[in-house]
Amino acid sequence: MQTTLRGVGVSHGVAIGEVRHMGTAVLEPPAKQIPTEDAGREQGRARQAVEAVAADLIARGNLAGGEAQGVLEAQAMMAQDPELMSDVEQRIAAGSTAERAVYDAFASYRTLLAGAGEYLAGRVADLDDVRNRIVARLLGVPMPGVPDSDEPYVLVARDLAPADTALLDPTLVLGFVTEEGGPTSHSAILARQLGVAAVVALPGAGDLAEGTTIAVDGSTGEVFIEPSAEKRAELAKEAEEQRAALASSSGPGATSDGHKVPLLANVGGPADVPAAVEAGAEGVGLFRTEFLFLDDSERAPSEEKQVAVYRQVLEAFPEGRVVVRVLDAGADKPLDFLTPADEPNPALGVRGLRSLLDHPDVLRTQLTALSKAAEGLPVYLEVMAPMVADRIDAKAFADACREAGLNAKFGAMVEIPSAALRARSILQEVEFLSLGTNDLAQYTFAADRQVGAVSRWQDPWQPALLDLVAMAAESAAAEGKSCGVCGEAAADPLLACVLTGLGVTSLSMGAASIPYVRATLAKYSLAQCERAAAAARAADTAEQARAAAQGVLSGE
Ligand SMILES: C=C(OP(=O)(O)O)C(=O)O
Ligand SMILES: [Mg+2]
Repeated sequence: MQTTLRGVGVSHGVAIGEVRHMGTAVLEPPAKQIPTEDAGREQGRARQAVEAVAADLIARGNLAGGEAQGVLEAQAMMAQDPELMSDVEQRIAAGSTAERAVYDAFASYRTLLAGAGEYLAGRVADLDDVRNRIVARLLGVPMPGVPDSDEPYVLVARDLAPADTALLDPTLVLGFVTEEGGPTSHSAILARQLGVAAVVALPGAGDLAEGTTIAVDGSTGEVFIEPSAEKRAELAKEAEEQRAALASSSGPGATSDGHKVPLLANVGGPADVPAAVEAGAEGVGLFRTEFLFLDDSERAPSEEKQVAVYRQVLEAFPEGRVVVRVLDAGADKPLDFLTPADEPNPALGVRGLRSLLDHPDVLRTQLTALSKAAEGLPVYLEVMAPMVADRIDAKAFADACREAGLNAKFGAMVEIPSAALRARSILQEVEFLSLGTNDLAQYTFAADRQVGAVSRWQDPWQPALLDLVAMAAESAAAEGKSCGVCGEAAADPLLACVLTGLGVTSLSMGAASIPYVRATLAKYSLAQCERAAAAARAADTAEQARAAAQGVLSGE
């Protein structure tokens, strides 16, 4: 019998192999009291374990190199965090054993991190891994980690920690499946880096029996348990076709009849640039500058620091287009110095452009830094504001750009339904639109992006979302201006064709998705994309829209 589970596909490709579970058992040391005179010795043991684990993480980082090294070094810093250490020592002074004190101190820090917005919540798996390592060391038991196997396997875990994934042997690990995590989790990032198929947020992943054969489709998010011979052959054929198409796809994005759709990369900073260049990105369609601000929640980075970081990204795309989004703080990315602490519903509160208009100095510094960073470079700089609701917002942003003397195009993100409905009015103030389909879905369906229970409305195939995309794209065309997509919708190769058919003029996505989108787009003409778009919009549900577009494009 074949059963299919569905999660979120985050790294393309197909993996067929036996399940091996990650050894991630949470080690919970017993809570017992120690005599006061033992406290000093226990504190010494805790410090020694922390130092040893940090040294081990750094050594693993040196071995792994690349992006993984940075992640492991960040974990070593977490282990040595002075506040965390002082919490551990206080708990020991109050009678805890070293291992229990570490366990409890990390638990309280974990709660803080989990509630601190999407980006920081994504680091919880890293923190848990550091805790497991220190506790295992103190208890004298083996470190949690990658299973021992000489045969290739599909790695299954609750979530993967970078310390383990960094040392995975890609010739042995065919793919990843995790029960938790999302597209921004380390499991997803590292799977893409290793080039193996991955599905995250798969309910029931933990129950897959060791040794069961599964087939993982990293594009659709499907996991087939004990797939039949036919299914395996079908998936293997699809994977082979995909590999061939990818290998032969290069150059600028275009439909089969030459309608150009620039394929751009979403980046969070200079570290993401090499992958974007390697994937053949024609520029950057979304530079999420808030990552630069997340390092310090108390104050904005200095103008000099901003200039240096922006320049590194701008330099990487000579003659290319780089679209920088000004700081998008609030809701899932709160910053103490900008975000009101007492909002009952932060997603509907002072976030994005609203925060910046309340703190014009922060906006001014950012725009000045961008202006300086671009000086003398042949790059086409475009700057856009998140969370623009109406023409008043668009004008306020354009005025701020002009006042800062910015020599760039000014644009507005379409993330709020009002901006799509009144796109023509907004376009009287700015020169381009960029659809943030992640937030546009959140606000169209009144479904918080961070709440798993309402995640079905985050599906970008929802016909209502497609209607809003069409509305924005048609308005831009009527005004002779461009309208790109930089939300996750652009990374789905089939949906990318539909978006093109709706009139979108560029697509921006995580670098790893670019070859897939390029290869798929090149298979269909603009007229086919338009027919697929019309069929998708005529559907009533996301599933029907996907099937209808697929039907049109496969010539059914
Ligand atoms: C691109 C978007 O912005 P972010 O995901 O950073 O909110 C979006 O909302 O689609
Ligand atoms: Mg957004």
